[in-house]
Amino acid sequence: MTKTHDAAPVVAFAGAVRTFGDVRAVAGLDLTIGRGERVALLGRNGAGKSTSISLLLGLDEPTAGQVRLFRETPQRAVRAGRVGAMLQDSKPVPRVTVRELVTFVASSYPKPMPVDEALALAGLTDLAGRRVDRLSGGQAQRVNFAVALVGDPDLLVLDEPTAALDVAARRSFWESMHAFTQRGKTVLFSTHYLEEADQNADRVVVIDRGRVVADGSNTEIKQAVGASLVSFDLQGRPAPAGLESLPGVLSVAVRDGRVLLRTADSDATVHALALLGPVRGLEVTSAGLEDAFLTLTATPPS
Ligand SMILES: Nc1ncnc2c1ncn2[C@@H]1O[C@H](COP(=O)(O)OP(=O)(O)OP(=O)(O)O)[C@@H](O)[C@H]1O
Repeated sequence: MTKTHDAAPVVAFAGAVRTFGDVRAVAGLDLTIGRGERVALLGRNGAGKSTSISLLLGLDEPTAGQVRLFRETPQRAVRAGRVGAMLQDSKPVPRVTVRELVTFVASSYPKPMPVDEALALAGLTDLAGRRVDRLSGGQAQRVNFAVALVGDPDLLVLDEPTAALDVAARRSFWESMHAFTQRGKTVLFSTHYLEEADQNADRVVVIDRGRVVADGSNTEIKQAVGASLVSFDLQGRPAPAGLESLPGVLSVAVRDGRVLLRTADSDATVHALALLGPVRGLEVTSAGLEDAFLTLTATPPS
């Protein structure tokens, strides 16, 4: 399911590795993103999302492999104003107003959009005169968004943009993002929120342990994991042998003491499972993106 885009990729990771001592935060990442794609980078805590984004923005260098933006080094692409970014933990600048900050940032780009347009896109028109250090969390995040987009970049990179936002702020954030992407911009955002990936991206790249474990449209991701997920508790015991060959079963994984069976025929799987012995905490769910994510990032049984 890996996608390639021959014409001038916006983003190209080729065998990118970043290690920190013994930790392989990025462990051979191959990923190509073409123009106009809206890509969600989905992964659990510590999967390697932020490290990949640091490599992408040239804030960090790969230990091995290569990262290119528009066929150039990330540093060159960033200096040329082709990339806007919104990172985690951005600290507000004291005392300046929203408009002053966005105007200042705009002045550092070769071809910025008009400041009023950036403020409007980020939903900040009514807050333009407010000091940035006196805003709510959701409002401050919108300022970060305005800062990321005022340079009118070709690529927008957002690292967990809605972490710490409440539901209403999250919704309004995504509305702003859609208004920006309607201009044909490429967007890469990382998230833990599976629903957000589903709703706001056309392509979902699931990463785990620093590698791509699934890459496709939301529909493809769901199809890849089959129609249903049957799961049950192990209660400290090893997984029974032969689960792979139960009727309907497409794959078997174990996570947090539970067995996850991806199955094309949940009725047949459950029936056969019951014949193996008592089954505790049985659950059958339809395959949403969440199931896909859990299955794809679960530890295979040894
Ligand atoms: N500067 C660093 N020094 C040592 N280890 C690091 C460093 N940065 C990241 N790591 C480790 O690399 C792995 C990947 O971390 P990373 O922050 O990229 O994951 P993530 O997917 O962004 O996680 P989260 O969703 O929690 O933000 C983790 O095991 C993390 O502890």
